[in-house]
Amino acid sequence: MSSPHTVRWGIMATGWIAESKKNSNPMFCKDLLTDPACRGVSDVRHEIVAAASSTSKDRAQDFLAETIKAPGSPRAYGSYAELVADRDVDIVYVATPHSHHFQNAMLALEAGKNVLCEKAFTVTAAQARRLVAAARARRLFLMEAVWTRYFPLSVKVRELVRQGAVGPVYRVLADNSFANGAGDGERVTFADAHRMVNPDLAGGALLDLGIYSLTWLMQILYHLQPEADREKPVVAAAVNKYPATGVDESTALVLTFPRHKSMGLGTTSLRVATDPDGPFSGGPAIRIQGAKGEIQVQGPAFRPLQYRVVLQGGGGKTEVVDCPIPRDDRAGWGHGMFWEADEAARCLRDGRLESATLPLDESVVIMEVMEEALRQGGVEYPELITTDVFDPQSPLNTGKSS
Ligand SMILES: NC(=O)C1=CN([C@@H]2O[C@H](COP(=O)(O)OP(=O)(O)OC[C@H]3O[C@@H](n4cnc5c(N)ncnc54)[C@H](OP(=O)(O)O)[C@@H]3O)[C@@H](O)[C@H]2O)C=CC1
Ligand SMILES: O=C1OC[C@@H](O)[C@H](O)[C@H]1O
Repeated sequence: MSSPHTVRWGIMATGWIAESKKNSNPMFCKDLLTDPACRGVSDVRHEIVAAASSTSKDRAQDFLAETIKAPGSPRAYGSYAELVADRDVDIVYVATPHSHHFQNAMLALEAGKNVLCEKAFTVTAAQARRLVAAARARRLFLMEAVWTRYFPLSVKVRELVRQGAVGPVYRVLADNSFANGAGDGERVTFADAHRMVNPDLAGGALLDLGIYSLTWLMQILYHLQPEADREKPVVAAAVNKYPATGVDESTALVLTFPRHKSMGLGTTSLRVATDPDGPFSGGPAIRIQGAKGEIQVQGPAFRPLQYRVVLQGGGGKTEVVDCPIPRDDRAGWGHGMFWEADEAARCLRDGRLESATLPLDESVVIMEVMEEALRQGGVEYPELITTDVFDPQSPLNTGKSS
C-alpha cells in the first residue's frame, strides 16, 4: 500500500473555529489532527506546521502547544504575513471573520499559497470574483470551506436526488436558525462588538448561518442542474434588521429557477431556533421535495446526522438513515470538518485547482445571491471590508488600526 499524501497546513487566526475551547465542539484543527483511519481514510493525512495570530506570537504559540497540542515542531507567528511566507506551508486555512476573508485569502494567494477559506467566502461578489481570478492566474488551489457539502450524508442525498429517488425536485425548504434573544424583542445575546452582529466584521444572520440554508438550496437546485442548462436563481429576499447594529437578524430568501420550474426557500434567524428542543423537535430542517416524495434532513443544517426518505403512498414506511460523525479515541475529537480537509488534500495531490463539489464559480454565484438579498434588505457594510482592492497593509491583514 502506498503511503498517504501528506498536506502541511498553516492556520491563519486562532479563534473559535480554529481552536477547540473547553465546552465547545472540537473544530477544524482538531479534525485535521484526528486519525484518518477513524473515517476509513488512508490516502491522505494532515499536519499542522504553522499557525499565526494577528495579535501576538505568544497567542499562536499557546494555541499550538496548549489548545490543540499539535505534534512535531510547528512554528508560531505573530503576523499573517509571516505565515504566508513559510516555505513549509502547502495550504493556508483562513479562519478570520468574514470581513477579513478577501484581504487575508489574497495575502496568501499573492504569496503563492493554496487556500481553504472559511465561509462566508467574502463580503461581496466582486471580492469573490477577484479571489477566483487571482487563484486561477497563479494556478493555485482555492476552496470555500463549506464543510457540510463534504459530509457523506450530503454526498448520499445529492446522489439520491440525481438518481430520481423522489422524482424531479421542484422545491427545497431549508432553515438554519438559533434563538439568541433575551425574549424582550430588543437585544440578542451577542455584544454589539461580537462578529455575529458587528457590521465591521460583516456580521448578520445570512452570512454566518443563512449560508447553510442557502447551501442546501444551491447544492440541490443549482449544483445538480445539467452543466449545459445552468440557470442562476432569481432572488427575492425579506430582511429584518437588528436595531442595535443594522445587520440582518432574520432573513428569508426565495430563489426561483423558472426554466427548471423549481424554487428554494431558505430562512435564517438569530431570534428563533430551527430545533428548540433537540433534533427534529422543529421538524426537518431541510425538505427536498420531489414529484414522488421528499428527503427530509435533520438539523442543524450545517452538521446534519440523519436523513429520511418519505415516498408518497409509502404506507408509512419511511427510510431513516443515520450518518454519525466518526471519532477517534481522544474524547470529543471528530467534528466533521475532516472531510472538507481531505477533499482539499486530494485536490492538491492530484493537481486539481478547485473542488468539483463546490466549484469556484458556484461560490461566486452564492455570494451574488447573498449580496443581492442584503441589498434588497438595505444592509450595508463599511468600505474597508467591501473593497475589492487588495492591500497587504490593510489593517485586516496587519491587525493594526490604520
Ligand atoms: N464551519 C463552521 O462550522 C464554522 C465556521 N466559522 C467561520 O470561521 C470564521 C471565524 O469565526 P470564529 O472562529 O467564530 O471567530 P472568532 O471571533 O472566534 O475568531 C476570529 C479570529 O480572527 C482573528 N481576527 C483578526 N482580526 C480580527 C478582528 N478585527 N476581530 C476579531 N477577530 C479577528 C483573531 O485571531 P488572531 O488573534 O489569532 O489573529 C480571532 O481570534 C468565520 O468565517 C466563521 O463564519 C465559525 C464557526 C463555525
Ligand atoms: O458556521 C457556523 O456553524 C455553526 C454556528 O454555530 C456558527 O455560528 C457558524 O459560524
